[in-house]
Amino acid sequence: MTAAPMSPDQVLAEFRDAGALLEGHFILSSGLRSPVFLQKMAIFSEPPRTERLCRALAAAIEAQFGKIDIVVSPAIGGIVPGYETARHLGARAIFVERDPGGPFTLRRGFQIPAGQRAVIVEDIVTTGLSARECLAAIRSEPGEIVGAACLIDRSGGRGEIGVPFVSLVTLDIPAYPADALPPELAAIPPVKPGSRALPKA
Ligand SMILES: O=P(O)(O)OC[C@H]1O[C@H](OP(=O)(O)OP(=O)(O)O)[C@H](O)[C@@H]1O
Ligand SMILES: O=C(O)c1cc(=O)[nH]c(=O)[nH]1
Ligand SMILES: [Mg+2]
Repeated sequence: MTAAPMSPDQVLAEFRDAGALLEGHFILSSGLRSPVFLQKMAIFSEPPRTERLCRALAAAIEAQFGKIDIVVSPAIGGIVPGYETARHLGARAIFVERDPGGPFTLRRGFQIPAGQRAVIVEDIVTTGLSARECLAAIRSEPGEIVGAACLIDRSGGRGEIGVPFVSLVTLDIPAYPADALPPELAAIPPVKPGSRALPKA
């Protein structure tokens, strides 16, 4: 596969132009709070934009990890970029999903057979928790998990997944524990955009 790489500025321009850079008070999947949310579904609702970004991600994956047979993504956010990245890699696309409130599992007959090389594809990494949970769900599969990848790593490079990791852009976006909010963030009512269930109060 040959593809021109996308610069970090080009990746961010796609998010900006799609209206995917949101400001407010957001409850993240990890429970952390942030004044910034990357609404990836604003990207994934536009196939040409998704194609450009995932073609670049596929090229970065192939450069880092070599030939890939299977892309595995955490639902819901990872499903569309996982599929589109797999299309550019000539790979199969599968996903892990949760029963409500439960851990990720491989269902629907999805497998990573012996001899196959798999990569995890995430949309956004904040703490790496979802990607680590995806890895835990597929670790016992017979095939090899060679690495992980995402469009935007907003952890400042501090997100740990447990396998080698590549992203199109690394940003360091503030995120705070709920009991340590700066006053200007505490003044805004929080919203929770993602699909992970909030912990019981
Ligand atoms: O690195 P982390 O701290 O895990 O945060 C990033 C994760 O949060 C979002 O998923 P979310 O659980 O909100 O659900 P979604 O995929 O349905 O949007 C996003 O899609 C990543 O999977
Ligand atoms: O950490 C998250 O849950 C998260 C952050 C972000 O910017 N976008 C997203 O979809 N999820
Ligand atoms: Mg997700």
